[in-house]
Amino acid sequence: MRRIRVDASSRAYDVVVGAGLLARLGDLLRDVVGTARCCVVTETNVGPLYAEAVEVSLAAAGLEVAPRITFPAGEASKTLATLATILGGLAERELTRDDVVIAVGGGVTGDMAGLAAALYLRGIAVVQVPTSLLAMVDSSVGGKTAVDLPAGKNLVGAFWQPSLVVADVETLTTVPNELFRDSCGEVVKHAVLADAQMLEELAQRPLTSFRDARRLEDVVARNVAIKRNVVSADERERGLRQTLNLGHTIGHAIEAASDFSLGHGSCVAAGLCMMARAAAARGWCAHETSERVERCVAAHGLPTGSDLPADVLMSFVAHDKKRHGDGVNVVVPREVGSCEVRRVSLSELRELVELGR
Ligand SMILES: NC(=O)c1ccc[n+]([C@@H]2O[C@H](COP(=O)([O-])OP(=O)(O)OC[C@H]3O[C@@H](n4cnc5c(N)ncnc54)[C@H](O)[C@@H]3O)[C@@H](O)[C@H]2O)c1
Ligand SMILES: O=C(O)C(=O)C[C@@H](O)[C@H](O)[C@H](O)COP(=O)(O)O
Ligand SMILES: [Zn+2]
Repeated sequence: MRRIRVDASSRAYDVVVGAGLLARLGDLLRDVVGTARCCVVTETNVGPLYAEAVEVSLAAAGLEVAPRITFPAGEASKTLATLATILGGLAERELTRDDVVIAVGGGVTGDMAGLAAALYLRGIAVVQVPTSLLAMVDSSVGGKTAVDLPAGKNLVGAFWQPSLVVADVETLTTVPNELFRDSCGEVVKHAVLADAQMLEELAQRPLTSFRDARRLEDVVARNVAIKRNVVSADERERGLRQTLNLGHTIGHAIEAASDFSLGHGSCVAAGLCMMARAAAARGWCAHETSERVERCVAAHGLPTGSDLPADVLMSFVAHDKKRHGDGVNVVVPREVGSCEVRRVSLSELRELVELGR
């Protein structure tokens, strides 16, 4: 079991990574929240698999468990309407400011339950129990919570740090191959941002082909440490944290333009390759850098680009949260393991999209 301390400016908390942790969740949580009442928020795929184990563990540790809240699985549920249902559920259960939301699921659950916790009674504690690889390496850490609007991804949200994150890698055994592959997009992103050695290891032994528990524990811990280093230095995305958006300016546009039929990690992978190729074409990084990125993405069977017309992508890019007037901050690789933020105009970004094809 590994414990990684995140020291965000609004809250410090542990991310605990290991195998068989669901059974220990109650004890881990009691140390953090005392005698709070807990309410599991989950979705229709993950709930039947893991919610009961979580609740049994909480009850065994002497914590009171409220009836769980379950919403339909998938990105299509990441809406204001589902958020309202979750908030109504918390009120119906009479949760108080001393109580805790337990988010059990992938990134969609974590983002929505986290936002509900941020809003309900102006903020109650949330514990993240991520069950997808993407949620373990990325979304459960750092406190970004959100729902989508028809205009684009994550357009309504809040920064709301969890009180604890418990990533039990044994839950990954039930993740279908295609969903596991999708999650790898964010792992490759972290490698390009901060760990050149990990990128080479991933390219040679893709996670999609070598998925044993010990390796997954190691990969999750390394990724959490990368993200921790960034969000501890810049919780509110004033500067350094923008680099975690590598691949997302184009990736989010692909995701929204394809009506969420492609997973988030796959869209990030495509956006990452497109931005790396464009950066190489501009001379901001070596061609060898973009080739190494693309090789690793392709080794995982993830898309290395998108055929969507530049006009369509640009209509969604307008909603990027890194936009300032006519400019957008884009994240580009300098070399593998090091990226930078560059302010470009919207018309220059359109050129980058074309160059990245
Ligand atoms: N807040 C952040 O910092 C952050 C970071 C990255 C991504 N995100 C968001 O996360 C979302 C993507 O996360 P995701 O890929 O986990 O999506 P998800 O929550 O929809 O999970 C993907 C699929 O896997 C299933 N699943 C999850 N765990 C499972 C398990 N253990 N066994 C079987 N099936 C399981 C889910 O039911 C779903 O069908 C996007 O909405 C994205 O915007 C947020
Ligand atoms: O934690 C961050 O910061 C990230 O940007 C991580 C991303 O992988 C994640 O998809 C995030 O939700 C995107 O944020 P957004 O602010 O662009 O919606
Ligand atoms: Zn992402």
